Amino acid sequence: MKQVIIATKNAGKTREFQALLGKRGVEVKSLLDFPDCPDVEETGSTFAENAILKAEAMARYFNTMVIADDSGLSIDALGGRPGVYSARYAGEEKNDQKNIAKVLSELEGVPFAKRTARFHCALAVAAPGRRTTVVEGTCEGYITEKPQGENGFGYDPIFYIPQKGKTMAQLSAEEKNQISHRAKALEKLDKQWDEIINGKE
Ligand SMILES: O=c1nc[nH]c2c1ncn2[C@H]1C[C@H](O)[C@@H](COP(=O)(O)OP(=O)(O)OP(=O)(O)O)O1
Ligand SMILES: [Mg+2]
Repeated sequence: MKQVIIATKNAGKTREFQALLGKRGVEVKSLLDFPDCPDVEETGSTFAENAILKAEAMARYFNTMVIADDSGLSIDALGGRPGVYSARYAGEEKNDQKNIAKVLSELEGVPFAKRTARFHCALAVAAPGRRTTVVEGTCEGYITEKPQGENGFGYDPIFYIPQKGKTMAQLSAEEKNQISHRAKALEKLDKQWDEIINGKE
């Protein structure tokens, strides 16, 4: 089976890539399989820039093709925050519960209709000696008033999807993988999948 390294230390993302790429006949390794690999600073101002930074640094480190995911939540009533700062919104320790609590307190008093938000996912594919490619996907929803559901990761418990009548964390992994920003970004790689995996230009 073909293998791909996803340049992430996030266990939730890793699980989703294993399912999403497993369907495509690709086995996923993540940086959790390589505990000694360095951290890459996310200094970009967009998801795409950060995905490129992570993918290119890890393609150099491993001297092979890697895919990086930079993603996050953009809330209209907060001017697009937490955005690229989603992971560390409530502090360097990257705590999902604290991030959720901070968002909910900032949205206190904002009525449901004005709690519109979207998840973004930028995927960068980098390999030594090749042009890096980037694709992006989004998923629209509303921020709830309290967390609901146990599945998924990150901000899933407060992200309500009207078409499903549920939060992202109340969806099964399969359901999330049909509609998520990550799934939509990956679909845009489908046409190039063969050349990505086989390293052809
Ligand atoms: O499907 C999702 N469902 C809920 N929350 C999500 C999702 N996708 C991204 N998120 C949140 C989690 C984290 O707060 C931030 C990602 O930050 P981001 O820098 O891309 O990832 P990270 O630091 O956890 O791992 P890494 O950089 O090693 O890939 O957005
Ligand atoms: Mg990160």
